[in-house]
Amino acid sequence: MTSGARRRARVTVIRMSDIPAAPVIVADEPGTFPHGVLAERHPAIVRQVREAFPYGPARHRALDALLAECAEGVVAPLPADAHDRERWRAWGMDTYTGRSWFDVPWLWSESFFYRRLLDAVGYFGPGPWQGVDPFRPSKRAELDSPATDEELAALDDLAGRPEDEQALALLHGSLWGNRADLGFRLSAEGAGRSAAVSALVADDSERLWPLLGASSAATLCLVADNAGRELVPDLLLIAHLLAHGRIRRAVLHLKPYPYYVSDATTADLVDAVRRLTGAGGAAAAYGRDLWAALGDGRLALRTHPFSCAPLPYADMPDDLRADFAAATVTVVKGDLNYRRLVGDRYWPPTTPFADLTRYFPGPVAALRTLKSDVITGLDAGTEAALTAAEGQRWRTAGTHALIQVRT
Ligand SMILES: O=P(O)(O)OC[C@H]1O[C@](O)(CO)[C@@H](O)[C@@H]1O
Repeated sequence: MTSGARRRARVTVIRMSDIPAAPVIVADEPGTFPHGVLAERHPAIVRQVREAFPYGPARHRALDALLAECAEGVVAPLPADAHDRERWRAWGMDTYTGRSWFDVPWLWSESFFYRRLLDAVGYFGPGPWQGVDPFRPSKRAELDSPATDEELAALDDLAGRPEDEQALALLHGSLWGNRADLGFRLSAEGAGRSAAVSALVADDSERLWPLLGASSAATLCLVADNAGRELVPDLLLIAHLLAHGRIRRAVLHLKPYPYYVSDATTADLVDAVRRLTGAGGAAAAYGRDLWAALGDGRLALRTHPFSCAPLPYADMPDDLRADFAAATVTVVKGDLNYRRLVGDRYWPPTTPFADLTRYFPGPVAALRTLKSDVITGLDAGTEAALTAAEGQRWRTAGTHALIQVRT
């Protein structure tokens, strides 16, 4: 048994309600996926950001210091004058300060890395780089790519199909759009479009449709993940559901600041809607509908600070809980949100998704391509077949996906 398998198999005796808790994922073991993210991907992200802007010496020095700290040092706290220092203290900063980046929960260290990177580039200011998204060039390049043109042109054919076929195609567009994750592409092999096998390891979509259409008064909450080629299909799905009266209202949760390279912020939403309106054909009609829905409140935006928290959704604050509770269904997009939804732990893969999401204040659906070790809700046969065919690679390669629903 490999050490990773041993770790996955080990179930602690700690109990959270009636579910035995599994080990929290930590990036301390060379050769594991999380270790590779901290050891290789984070330095690559710093290099990419450094090359994308003509930063001055102060910013270069800050980036050098962050690189050195991540490689050899220990977690340093946010500066004393950071606007969100108290928030991060409440999110565990005092507990993890002084410890190796590799020895603290992986979810926490990744999240804090992005917060510290924004500090290094002066995002929170004051100063000339205040508010300049360090990931904007790569997000824009993707949105403006010929691949996006092709996807938008395909909407012209879709427009002639029956409504339920359109809805299914747009749901799958939103699901597989989750592969368009720029951080993941920095180090993933075989995550290109050609490998997009239709490989759903779980598909509860039959339980999702009744929630999206049972009543024309429905509210959909969609917790977005990546900008560009993921956000565009998310928006198309929302526009379709609104236009066909499957929902009356949608609430879209975006990130309050740049995060995990390509996560969608309000600026990215604006870029995506403008990309649609400027595209012509059916895409432009979707874009105009979205613009109108934003204008009259049928599509509302949220940028809650907890969207960038290094914590599971089980710890969400009351105002966010109330927002989700008011929705007919909340659709949670992507790998990171999945980790936060079920807890970033080495769960036995057959642990029921419904048990782990019972705390969630309403029906919830996860749409995710598999890009980290966390997995729940598989039947034993599916897990055995995946492992027999691929070893453990199916967990992290981004070639498999799931739709899981808890009503
Ligand atoms: O954009 P997504 O689907 O949330 O994926 C981001 C994922 O990339 C990673 O950084 C590594 O795969 C994970 O931490 C995270 O779950």
